[in-house]
Amino acid sequence: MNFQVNLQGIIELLSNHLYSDPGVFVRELLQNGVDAVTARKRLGHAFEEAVKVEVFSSNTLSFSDNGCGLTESEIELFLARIGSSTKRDNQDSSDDFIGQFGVGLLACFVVSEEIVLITRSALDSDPLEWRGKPDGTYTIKKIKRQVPIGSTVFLKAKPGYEEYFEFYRVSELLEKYGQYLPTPIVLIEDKYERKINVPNPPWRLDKQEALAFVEEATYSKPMDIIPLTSDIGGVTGIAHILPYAVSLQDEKKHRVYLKNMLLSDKMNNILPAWAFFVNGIINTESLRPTASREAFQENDLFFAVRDELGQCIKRYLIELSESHPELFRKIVLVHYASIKTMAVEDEEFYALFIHHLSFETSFGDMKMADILRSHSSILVTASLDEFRQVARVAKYQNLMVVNGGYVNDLNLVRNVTEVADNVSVGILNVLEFADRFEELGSEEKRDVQPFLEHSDRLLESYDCRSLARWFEPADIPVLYNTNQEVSFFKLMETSEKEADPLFEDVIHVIKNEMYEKPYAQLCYNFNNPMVRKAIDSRNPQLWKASIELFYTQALLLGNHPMGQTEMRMMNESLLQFMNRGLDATAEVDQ
Ligand SMILES: Nc1ncnc2c1ncn2[C@@H]1O[C@H](COP(=O)(O)OP(=O)(O)OP(=O)(O)O)[C@@H](O)[C@H]1O
Repeated sequence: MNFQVNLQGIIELLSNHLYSDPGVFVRELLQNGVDAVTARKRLGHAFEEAVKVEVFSSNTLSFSDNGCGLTESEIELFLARIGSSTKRDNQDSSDDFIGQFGVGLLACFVVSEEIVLITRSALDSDPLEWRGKPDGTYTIKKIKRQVPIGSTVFLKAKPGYEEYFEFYRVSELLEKYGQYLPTPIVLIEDKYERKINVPNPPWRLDKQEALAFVEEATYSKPMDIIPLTSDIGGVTGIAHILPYAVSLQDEKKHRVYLKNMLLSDKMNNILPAWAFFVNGIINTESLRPTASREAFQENDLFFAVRDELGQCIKRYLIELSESHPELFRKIVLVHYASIKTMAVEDEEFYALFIHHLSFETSFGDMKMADILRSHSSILVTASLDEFRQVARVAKYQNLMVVNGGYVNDLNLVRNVTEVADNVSVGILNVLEFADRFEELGSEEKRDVQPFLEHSDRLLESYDCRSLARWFEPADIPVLYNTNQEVSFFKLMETSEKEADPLFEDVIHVIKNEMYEKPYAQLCYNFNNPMVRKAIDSRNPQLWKASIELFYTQALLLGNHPMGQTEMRMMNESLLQFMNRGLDATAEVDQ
């Protein structure tokens, strides 16, 4: 038993649903003409190959080639049999042809109700006429008039598809698909003839010509041209570096040709995903297309070609970073955000770019190469807030602190040990930051102890503990450090107070059983004269006002949020000092 086939349904399916655009019939007919010319050359015939396309006034078109033509039995075997092809069945020659599947001709039924083919085989002198319809019926007859060797296909527009039969549209489609084909193509209307071919495809141009070509085609000057070659898959091409930033999510649109005929101008996967900053124009001799001819079959060969093209781009970038560092720097600047995202995901890409990427550090914005040159120990903060708290002071301690608060930066910095020797990277715990400063002598410690205890008592309700150290710069009296853990704990405490009894219990359990209470840290600078004066005053009233003012000033300087109580605290302590100052002046005046 055999499957029963609804021929009309199959033809409709293939012709109307396989292709994305009705205009692809031009590509399929061009390809058949060029393949027929190739087949005739293989017979050893000497002839001047040509494809002629003629537009007639009655919404009719003809495509002629002087290729091998078809005998009656070939028509029966290949033309009238869907899915059968001279190009695939003849395995040893399949590499020379663009077609393969034996369905291409069906694209004509999208725009026409009938295909008429007049042909004379290079092997037979009888000219034949074949008429095929989308319902699967066809006729073949011998014709009397003499025709040259080759084939001509006639199509008449279906209602609604007339535009595809107009001169300008056909010209546009021929150019799009066939301008780089080696076989000369002419478009004719009445006495007017237009040559379609362009002598040099972009992948054969030198760098300057390619730059000018891309600029004209895209209306923007690319940053540079990268030559692409892969022996596997017989690929040559160019990748032009986009002069504007693109998102990794943007659809990639590489223009891909198969044996010089356009396959797709929207192919997204012929280059590796990390090559988002280039658009490729690529020709391949031997990758195999899918039946719709709008993509390639994703087989081992395809992936090998993609890897090889990726290598071309990487090699170019490595060379460029040495030969034209200025241009390389510009490329990194324009594609900065995406380069960082990609570097997190792709090891090779990371190694290629990390040294050239800039980061915000305690010494200002610096390239990773300079960071590594100047420091062998790097600290990275987990958030922007933490970086702001410590950056200035860190610089004075000659500590290289990198802001890991921007997307990807923490990961990028952390992984630098993979590509650089003799460097250590640590995540900075801001609550332990002050521990790095010089300790006080034992006598100084004893002197300062009562003041610190006073400070702890005053700031207990703000979840803050005090300590004193020597550190630079001397003009900073105190350093306040906190992190998300402290804020989270504070939030739990407030929620506990405000929650209903059941929820209060839940928070209580979480708070007390899961966490050891974290404290923010207020570090007094023993280098600062004001701090020393305040400690030495040994006056509890003055201590209170000074501690409250140091604390609120530190919050302000570190861009920390200030609640109502902190604001009140600052006002009261300020007023107290003003009062004291004014009283003292009055005493002097008396
Ligand atoms: N202009 C032509 N000259 C000679 N033979 C032709 C011509 N057009 C079509 N044929 C024959 O008809 C067969 C079917 O053509 P069709 O375009 O449907 O498929 P194909 O070109 O073989 O493969 P594909 O589906 O990949 O395009 C071809 O294999 C070829 O033998």
